Formats: sequence, structure tokens, C-alpha cells
Amino acid sequence: MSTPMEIAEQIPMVEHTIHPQNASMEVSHKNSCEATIIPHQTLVAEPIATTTTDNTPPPCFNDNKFLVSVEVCLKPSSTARLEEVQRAVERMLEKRSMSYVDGLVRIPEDDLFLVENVQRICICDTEEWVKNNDVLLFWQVKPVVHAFQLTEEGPCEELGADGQPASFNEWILPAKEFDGLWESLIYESGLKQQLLRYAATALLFTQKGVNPNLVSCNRIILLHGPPGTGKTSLCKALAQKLSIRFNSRYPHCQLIEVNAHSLFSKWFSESGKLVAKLFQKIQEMVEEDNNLVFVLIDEVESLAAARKAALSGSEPSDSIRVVNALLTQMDKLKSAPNVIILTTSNITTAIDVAFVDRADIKAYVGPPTLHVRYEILRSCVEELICKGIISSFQGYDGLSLPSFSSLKEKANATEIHDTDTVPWFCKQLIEAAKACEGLSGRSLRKLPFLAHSALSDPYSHDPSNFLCTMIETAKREMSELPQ
Ligand SMILES: Nc1ncnc2c1ncn2[C@@H]1O[C@H](COP(=O)(O)OP(=O)(O)OP(=O)(O)O)[C@@H](O)[C@H]1O
Repeated sequence: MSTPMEIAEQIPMVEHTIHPQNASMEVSHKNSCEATIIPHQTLVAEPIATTTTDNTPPPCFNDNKFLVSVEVCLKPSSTARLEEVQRAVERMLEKRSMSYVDGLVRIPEDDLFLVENVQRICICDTEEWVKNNDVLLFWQVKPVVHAFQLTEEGPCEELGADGQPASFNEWILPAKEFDGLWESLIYESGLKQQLLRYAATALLFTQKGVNPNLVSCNRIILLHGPPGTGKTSLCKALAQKLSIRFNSRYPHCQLIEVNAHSLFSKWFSESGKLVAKLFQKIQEMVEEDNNLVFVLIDEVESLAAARKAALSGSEPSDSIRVVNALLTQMDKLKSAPNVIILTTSNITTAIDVAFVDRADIKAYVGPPTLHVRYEILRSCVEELICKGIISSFQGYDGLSLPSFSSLKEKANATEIHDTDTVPWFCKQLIEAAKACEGLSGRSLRKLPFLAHSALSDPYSHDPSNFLCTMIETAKREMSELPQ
């Protein structure tokens, strides 16, 4: 019998081709369940590429291998050094001939150091490289291990003067409050990967000292779109993700959540000064070059209101001062390599053009599509099954319910609702998702709660009854939306 390495060597690597640009983007919900460790002999690998079509290596490709992030969360009680844990995990991964799919990796029971110190090991972002349901084999992968420990301190509030609301909250990252947030956010278009890559490029450019007069990069992101589409959560999740991925370069990381409303002083003329004061603090933080600082400005239109409106007389002149102060301070921060400004807005047209122009990425975060609505509801139902609120579906023992893409694949991309290959409960879930067209992600995440409270018998664990009630609740919620 051949050894795993011999078998691996028999598979011609160069002849296989994956096109990352074609890889379907499906955000994983497998965090709560174990990643399948499949003996690699049984796997049929999707062809793997060593180059993209234009012969340039894909961006995350090194040593003829795919770079795959492996995030290792230490136990709160652990006093081990992050580098020590990182090396221990690297050694553990080297010993195992496992496949790489997004999800949790079992910690070997005989590795006492890892058992004592590590809470979970999670493989991330492989779906960028492979099509849905395929896997990367161990020899095709160079794992990049990021060890981290969550802080449990909660936000530290900067109190405003004279009973004014606080002007900002400070979080030390990675924070317990944002754990799992990234994975819980579901988008259709690869938006999360795009943001991650953008930030990685921005940090690389500044780290390498790329001349900003020649290649401009302001490190400002603007997410805009309707309310409840997850913009604020996405900003926080991105900051958390980057604090983990860049912790060897930046061991300290903070998120400053600016309360834009508090910057409007009751003495109107003070507002410009308050903005300057806030940025003075941020400036002090970024002076420490081991610090990575994220500044989150929600509803940025309230701070960066279009000056055109002000000049036309419909806005008080103080708002002009605030916008001017904000733009000046942002330009000052530009020279610091270790700060990223994250902003959100529901009404882009109300934002000053000079601000919009400074944003390197202006990403539209739209209402959830059918695919996304199904995935959000699926993750909710999985959570309720996991916590024993409803029982699992009869005849289906899987830990996670089928994803929308896997159903589509089985149904040969036709109308998946009408096909026999789709289990009945998935059809119900699809019906619920269809009934929710127009609801925001925020409302969708509330729907299972509303459905449960509408059950005639709240102690019934019947999943089918629950799904029927969820469909009715969705229809009721839709009918109550303002026209
Ligand atoms: N695409 C999504 N996938 C999963 N959950 C989502 C999605 N969109 C929204 N949610 C849920 O809605 C919650 C609220 O989202 P959040 O407050 O970040 O939205 P927002 O776009 O910033 O809203 P607003 O513009 O009203 O401030 C999130 O924490 C998340 O639970």
C-alpha cells in the first residue's frame, strides 16, 4: 500500500486548474461543527491551478501552494505565548494528512499542550480557492497560523464633558463581543473577501513604505446601503478579523467607535473643536507603531453632511466647520500607516463629495437576495436545533442543513423548489426565504424569534410546525412593512 505522500505525488499538480475568480462565494456556517477530516485517498480533487490564466500566480499563492489561514483561539485561562501556540499548531498540522475545508479542526487528544491552551482551531477562506463542496488537499496548502486570545474587557467609554454623551467607545481587539460576527454575516458577492484583501493591500503598501504621492491610498472604507443590511457589524467584524490576521506585525489593536451625534456640541460652535479633540486622541494612539487602530464612524453623513446644502442656506454653518475639521483631521491621519477608517451611511447622497472622494472603497451593501435570505434563516434554524429549542428534521441527521448552493447543484440549477432532490424541510425553508423578499438582514435574524413566540405550543419541538409558523410570520411581517 502506498504512503499518503506517495499517493499525493502521483496526482499531477500542474495539470489541475482552479480559477479563484470563478470560485463561488459562499460564506461558511460550519463554525459550529467539525470540519470533515477525510482520508485524502477518497477525495476527488477539483483541478488545482499553479497559475491564473494570464500566468501570474494567484495573490495568495506561495511556494506553489495555496496560503490558507488557520485561526487559533486560545482559552481565556491560557498563559502560553502566542508564538508558542502558533508553532505547536504548525507542528500538529504538519503531522496530519488532512484536507482543508472551512471549519473546525479537532484538537488531538494526545497533544496535551494544545488541549490545555487552545479553545478552537478554525480553517478559514478556503472557499475562495475551491468550488462549493470541494476541498484542498494537505499537500496543496501552506497553512498560515494566526494564534490569538480574545479580550473580555468590553468597551471603554470616553465620557463627554458637561453631561454630553460619550464621543467614542474604545474596544481592545480581538474582543469577545465580536467573536463569530464575521462568520455570521452572509453576502452574495464576495464582499467580505474583497474588504479583507483591500485592507491587507493597504497595510502591505504602508508597511513597505510605498510613496503615497505616487500611489495614493487613504485607508478609508465607506459602506453604504439600506438600513439593517449589516454595514456596522461588517465594519466591526472586519476590524476583528484584521486584528487577528495582522497580530504578529501589530500586537496591539483598538477599535474606536465614534459617536457622531455626540460631536455636535450643545454650543454649536464647539463641534469643530470636538472633532479635532477626538482626532488628537486617535493621533496619539497611532504614534505607537505597534498599534493598529480602526476608527468606525457610523452614519457618517451626520458628520460629513454635504457642504453644498449648507452653503445653500438650509444647513447651519457649524456643520460646514465640522466637515472641514473632519476632512483636515483625516488628511493628517493619512501619513500614519497603522490606521484604517471605516464608515457607514444609509444616504450617500447626503455625504459631502470631498469625503466620498477620499474613500478608497465605496461598497454598496444591498438587501439580502434569496440565496442570502435562505442562508440567514438556515443559520438561525441550525442554532435553534443546536440549542434544543426545535428537534432535528426526521431522516436527516447532519449537523448542518444543506446550503443553498448545494441544493442548486443537485437540482441542476433549475427551479430548486420543484425538484424531488430537495428535502421537504429545505423546500419549506426556501418558501420562508421567498416570503421574506424585502426584509432586511436585521429583520430576518429576528424572524425565528417571532415565529417561536407565535407557536400555539411553545414547548413543541416539532421542526415542521416551526417552519410553517415561520412562513406565516414572514408573510405577516411583510404585510406590516410601511408602503
Ligand atoms: N447580510 C447579513 N447576514 C447576516 N446577518 C445580517 C446581515 N445583514 C444584517 N444582519 C443582521 O442584522 C444585524 C444588524 O445589522 P447592522 O446594525 O450592522 O446593520 P446596518 O446596515 O449598520 O444598519 P443601520 O444602517 O440601520 O445602522 C446584524 O448584527 C446581523 O445580525
